[in-house]
Amino acid sequence: MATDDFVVLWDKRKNLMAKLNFGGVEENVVTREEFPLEKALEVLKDETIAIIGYGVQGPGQALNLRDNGFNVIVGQRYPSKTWDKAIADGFVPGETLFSIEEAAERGTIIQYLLSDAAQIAIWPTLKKYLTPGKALYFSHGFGITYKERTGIIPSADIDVILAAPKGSGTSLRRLFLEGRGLNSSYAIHQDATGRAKERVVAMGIGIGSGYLFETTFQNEVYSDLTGERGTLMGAIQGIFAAQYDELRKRGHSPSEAFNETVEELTQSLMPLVAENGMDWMYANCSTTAQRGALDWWQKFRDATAPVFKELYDSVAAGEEAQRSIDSNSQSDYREKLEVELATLRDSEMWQAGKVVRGLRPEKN
Ligand SMILES: NC(=O)c1ccc[n+]([C@@H]2O[C@H](COP(=O)([O-])OP(=O)(O)OC[C@H]3O[C@@H](n4cnc5c(N)ncnc54)[C@H](O)[C@@H]3O)[C@@H](O)[C@H]2O)c1
Ligand SMILES: CC(C)(O)[C@@H](O)C(=O)O
Ligand SMILES: [Mg+2]
Ligand SMILES: [Mg+2]
Repeated sequence: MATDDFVVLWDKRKNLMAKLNFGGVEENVVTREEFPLEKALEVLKDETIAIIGYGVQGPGQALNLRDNGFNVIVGQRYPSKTWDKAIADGFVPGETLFSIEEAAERGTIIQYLLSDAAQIAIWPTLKKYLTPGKALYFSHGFGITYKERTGIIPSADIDVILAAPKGSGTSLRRLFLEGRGLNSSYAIHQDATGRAKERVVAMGIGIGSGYLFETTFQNEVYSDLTGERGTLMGAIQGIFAAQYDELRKRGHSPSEAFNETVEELTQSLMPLVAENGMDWMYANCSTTAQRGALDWWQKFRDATAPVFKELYDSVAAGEEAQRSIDSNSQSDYREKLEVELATLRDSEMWQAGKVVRGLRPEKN
């Protein structure tokens, strides 16, 4: 065993938390070894976990917690599609499915999983039920960090905690069902009871996290907003579109342009990166590809670096938060969203993608 590994194991036994070395920087990480599910169940055995909102994160977290043996109820608007979804998932009106108000009253840990904009609208209602000793749980640092804009300012006599899965609620559930897990970050904003740490870690394990990375509410929201606008969602679509359009202008067919821009990345190369890193993926491509990639990656970094700076500045100034609040709180938000998504879906690139996806050998 390497000396570094030994330090990690020793630390784990002493601290119930591992200090792991990430490329030269040490960070605290909770693992299921130090904090197994049985311990999480023991910590939360007298708690009623009320999940407010049953959109994307709500079902993922509610179902994982329920399957893991926790006492879970759901609070949701009625009538609504997501009320019906909760029933289809086995929650029973009057027993485990309630109005938002009733669930908030019954819960001792309130998981605030409405959309970030809806959290602002419902806050005046919810706060009445946050009596001393309860815990208010978020999966995003948004409401608390941008409190001047959201008005979400909890009273000092409750715990305020965060466990934020690093991925979609859909993946959280899928990976749980596959017996795997999704990592989350966790943070404590207020520890009124002295139990905030054990409560948040137990919740993180309960929702199906594999590992829990320590953070703050502010760092969680700044990095999350940057990531989803950047390489995870916004930048990736931008760079796909730029390369696809150039290939098409130069006379390549849609299938060829799509294959060389998206399909090969998602089907062949990213799984290799996920497995063993970028250098390993490069090492498993031709020497010709290696030379080209090693020559060009810095140019792309330098071209996009100013955009990432602009993006982070906008996040830190609260401009991104304000833009989401303003657009997501409009009553026709879903209709406008559908128009924008349809523009992407109907673009030649993603129409070509639909056909290419249908031709994957396993579809046969
Ligand atoms: N979507 C994800 O996978 C994901 C991932 C990590 C963190 N988060 C965070 O988790 C939280 C929940 O996000 P989500 O994407 O699951 O939310 P969502 O947009 O899917 O909405 C959740 C629920 O809010 C309800 N809702 C919307 N407007 C309402 C209103 N005015 N009054 C009452 N209820 C209303 C909807 O009925 C729905 O059940 C957010 O803080 C988000 O940033 C989400
Ligand atoms: C799944 C994401 C993008 O990681 C999350 O941050 C979200 O807001 O949905
Ligand atoms: Mg996000
Ligand atoms: Mg995220």
